[in-house]
Amino acid sequence: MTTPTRVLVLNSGSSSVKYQLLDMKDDSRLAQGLVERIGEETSRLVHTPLQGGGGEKREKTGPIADHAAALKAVAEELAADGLGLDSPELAAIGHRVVHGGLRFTEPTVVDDEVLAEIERLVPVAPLHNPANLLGIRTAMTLRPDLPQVAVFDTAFHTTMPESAARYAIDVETADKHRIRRYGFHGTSHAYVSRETARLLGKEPEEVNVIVLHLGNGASASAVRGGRCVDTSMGLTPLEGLVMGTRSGDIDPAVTFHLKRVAGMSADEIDVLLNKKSGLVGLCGDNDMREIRRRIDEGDERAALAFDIYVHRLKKYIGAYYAVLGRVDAVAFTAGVGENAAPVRAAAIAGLEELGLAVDADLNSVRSDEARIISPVYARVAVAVVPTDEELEIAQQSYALVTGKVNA
Ligand SMILES: Nc1ncnc2c1ncn2[C@@H]1O[C@H](COP(=O)(O)OP(=O)(O)O)[C@@H](O)[C@H]1O
Ligand SMILES: CC(=O)OP(=O)(O)O
Ligand SMILES: [Mg+2]
Repeated sequence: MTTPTRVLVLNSGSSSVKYQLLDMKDDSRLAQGLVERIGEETSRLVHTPLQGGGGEKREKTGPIADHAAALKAVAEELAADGLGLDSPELAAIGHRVVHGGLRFTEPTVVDDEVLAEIERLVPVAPLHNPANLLGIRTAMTLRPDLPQVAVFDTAFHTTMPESAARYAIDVETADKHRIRRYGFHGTSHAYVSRETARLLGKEPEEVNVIVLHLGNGASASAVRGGRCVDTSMGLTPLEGLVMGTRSGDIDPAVTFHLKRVAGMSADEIDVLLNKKSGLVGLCGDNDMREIRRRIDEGDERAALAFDIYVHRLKKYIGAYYAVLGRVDAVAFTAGVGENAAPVRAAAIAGLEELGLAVDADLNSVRSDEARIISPVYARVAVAVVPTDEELEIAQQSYALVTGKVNA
């Protein structure tokens, strides 16, 4: 009998599922894909076979009602490539779970009790944990015999000191309701900070890195010697940087004001700040490509949205520089961080006194490889380091179920 060496990774977002099937013998990808606009009439599944040189990308559109239906559609695509979920070569299914609270500091094999705890955390990750739960439950019905591993976004941040994790509010109230900074995107911050050390030819223990994860959701973290010491997201993924649809930092009194003066309910304010704010609230678009296109056409609202986004980013770079004291690298990652050269240039502009600079030619290079974009004379490296949450989740899941890092 062959030992199973494959891991299916599911990254369920509020309206999408990204997935990858990996073989841990060599960390190779056998297939990957995405289901988006789940719950709408125009759901879309894009599946790319990758084994043996890869095959044609397949695309399907049509209504996919929920995450359970999405996963079943994914299972069919995999089966069509001879990679079905019934394969004896599958060792585990790894799931990204956004909120793990204080309890989950490590990858965890899911059982009923773990499911109940993830469910209890829904109020503090309302966009994410319900989708994660549905993904896990569906995977369990498809392969009840297989370990389902939850890898938590919050886990990497549990090393933060109390001084960074606690809000300055009444201690009893905070403790009773478990109100504190948890931080998210931890799998990405962990992976990228390690890869940045590797890019510098150093061990993670030797370097201090500011990681800027700029996707649709966005967060910054300060990583000292491989351990997170501060991060910009808080109790929920709403705090911190300006995001695609989320406000990031605002005066908390804005919420009382909206309730008392504008007559909005808590749910309405939640939707406003999580879904109708950030870049989309500022200029109607949440995609940085579209915003750059509008700026090139002279659109002032888009230009202001860009400036607000970059201003917040620059503030966090300064703040985490101060928190760390000494910085070896600033690493840009995720959709915006990896692709939007103007964001990187603008966020670093004017920070020469801090030893930070971006070389315009290096910054304009397009590549999937980790690379340094600061000039050789700069004291601090500025880097673009593509994140790979799926590989990290697969490795952690495989290590947990087999006790081995690689097959
Ligand atoms: N070529 C590009 N130039 C500028 N921004 C881009 C580019 N490609 C992707 N993005 C940005 O990346 C975002 C998605 O990032 P991603 O990390 O995939 O997000 P998430 O995982 O949160 O869905 C898009 O909304 C868009 O703003
Ligand atoms: C936690 C979070 O914000 O995740 P995402 O960027 O996938 O929305
Ligand atoms: Mg992401």
